[in-house]
Amino acid sequence: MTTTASPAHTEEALSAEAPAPTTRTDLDPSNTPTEHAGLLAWVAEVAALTQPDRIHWVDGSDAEYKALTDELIAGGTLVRLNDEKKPNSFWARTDPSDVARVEQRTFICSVDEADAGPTNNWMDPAEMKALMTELYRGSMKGRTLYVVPFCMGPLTADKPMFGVEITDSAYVVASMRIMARTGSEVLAKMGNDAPYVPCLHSVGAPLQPGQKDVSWPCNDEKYIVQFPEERTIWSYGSGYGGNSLLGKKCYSLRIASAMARDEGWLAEHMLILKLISPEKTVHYIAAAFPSACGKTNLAMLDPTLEGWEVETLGDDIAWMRFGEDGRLYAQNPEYGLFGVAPGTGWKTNPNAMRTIEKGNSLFTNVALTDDGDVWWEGYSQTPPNHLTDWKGREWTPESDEVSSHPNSRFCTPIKQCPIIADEYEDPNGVPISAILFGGRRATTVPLVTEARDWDHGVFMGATLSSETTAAAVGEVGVVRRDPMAMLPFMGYNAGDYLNHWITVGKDNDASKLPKIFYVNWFRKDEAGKFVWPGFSENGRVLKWVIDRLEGKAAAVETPIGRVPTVDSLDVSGLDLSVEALEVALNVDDEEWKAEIPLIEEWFAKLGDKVPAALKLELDGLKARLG
Ligand SMILES: Nc1nc2c(ncn2[C@@H]2O[C@H](COP(=O)(O)OP(=O)(O)OP(=O)(O)O)[C@@H](O)[C@H]2O)c(=O)[nH]1
Ligand SMILES: O=C([O-])CC(=O)C(=O)O
Ligand SMILES: [Mn+2]
Repeated sequence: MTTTASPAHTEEALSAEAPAPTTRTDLDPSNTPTEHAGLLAWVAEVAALTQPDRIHWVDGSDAEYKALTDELIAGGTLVRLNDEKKPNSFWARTDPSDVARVEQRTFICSVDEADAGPTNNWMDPAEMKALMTELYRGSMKGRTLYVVPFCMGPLTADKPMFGVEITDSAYVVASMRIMARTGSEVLAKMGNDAPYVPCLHSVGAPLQPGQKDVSWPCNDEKYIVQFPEERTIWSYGSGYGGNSLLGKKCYSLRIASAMARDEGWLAEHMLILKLISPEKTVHYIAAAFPSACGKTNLAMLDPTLEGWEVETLGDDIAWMRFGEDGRLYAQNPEYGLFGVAPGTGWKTNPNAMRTIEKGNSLFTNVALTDDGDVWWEGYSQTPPNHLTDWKGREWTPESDEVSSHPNSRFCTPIKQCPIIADEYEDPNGVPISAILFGGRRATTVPLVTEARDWDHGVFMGATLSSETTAAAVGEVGVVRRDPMAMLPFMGYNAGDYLNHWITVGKDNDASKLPKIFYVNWFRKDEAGKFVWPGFSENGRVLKWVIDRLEGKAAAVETPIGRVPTVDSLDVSGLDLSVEALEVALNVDDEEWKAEIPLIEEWFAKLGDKVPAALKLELDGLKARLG
């Protein structure tokens, strides 16, 4: 429903000359689809500040989606793809400066600086609000203010997790429709007083009367800000997904992790999968890998091992709570996939290809083929002879640059995944048998290591290291500590976060806790080639994990934990030399000794908040390494 901004219905306003349509908004309750007074007041307040031309309450209908995407096509933001290739799908190109998350511009504005901790940017919340209020003042001039009611997790939950995003970007509205449950149904369920997380977003590109818009409005000055105590999000200047789809990282990880700390649960950067053995035993596995390190791929695994099956529950975020039976239950709060495009192909991730083939997708910063389809590096073995690249330039296989940005993404409804598990909509989630932590390390870290117990597993997660990727602006390939793959997503002090993990272990029945493993698909040989084939073959590692849970596979004790014996990992039918397997599984004491000062440096950064249990783990590791 779109209402043209008009003066409030006061005597004075009615008798006066109609003011410029940008100064007031029509918030007459009879013209809005809700009577939620708190929400109406917030929308009115934001509209008064940002001065949009129009307010549009998003209903989530197909007609609305059509109108939005038509408008985006007219404005040059989207290009409609060939319906025979990708039905109801669109190609988007961002401004080349707005392609990834901006960690340097991301803030946790807790009341107390200590609560943001040593790993987050912080500013006093009042100061930040004052600063951003001036940025937002008039920032939606010439644009539409969209109100997007959304729910993270099923609407059928006991306490649905509502949010409302106000944005001036139609691209964000279209993407939110895929990534979260949005629209009228959500608004109706919110009733007159449901609590929700207010999420304010502006691309920060007001239009003067008559000014022509650019195809990707954004602002060089960017702020991605979480106010954890208020459970509020303010984002400014970027249209890129991770910075602008505020239900995702900002709400479901940063704000939710603060909620989870307060309420005794976990909000994690994890995929969730269902693994079915040839004997039809079922295990659910959650896995945390940093951005662009393989979650989407593992979540949709097509195992090569005979008889094993995987079904998908989530590819990026898991909310985990303890059930009455003492087990840890995980649920995916999202509704769509926002997956890394490059490297996704029929060989590596056929289930992702089947998912996007069904259409209803937005592709951002990939290349466009001459027949109206998309392409990116790894999509197929041989590139087409001619493409339009992610910067809109002619591209041929002879071009010096890649056709698609390394962090280009597909945004697709998760329910289109052909292997989506039936439990996906279950508000209670699924009981997790094993948690995997993993990173991207060319050296040192073996293919898979089993933790001895919960605390040891938390130590593995707490000291997880990974090479940086294109998912965030900055240098790529630099090894950094990324605790539980949550470094950019912890909504509070990293030391407190690790304590929360230790406490969760203490407060619950140890025999029912998930077992923890540490994996690395990315070890390289001396020639710089990955030693482990990865992708579908990672099912072999999952089998070993399940066999360990069931007491069926052998392992060697090493200083860092239990690693498969060369015979216990099922490599039947795999073209992999024994030498390569040995490299993949190798635990080199010298390499690990070199890791110790890095871990100590990391713990020193966390200061006196490092849990005693983790210091004990470090002492133990040092002693075992000699
Ligand atoms: N060598 C190798 N590469 C992999 C493997 N799994 C995934 N990749 C590559 O890693 C990149 C990122 O993978 P994703 O699965 O999209 O990463 P993600 O963890 O879901 O990332 P975010 O959405 O950023 O959180 C892609 O280019 C994949 O092709 C693997 O087992 N081996
Ligand atoms: O947030 C994003 O832009 C995509 C994502 O999953 C990540 O970076 O981990
Ligand atoms: Mn992610």
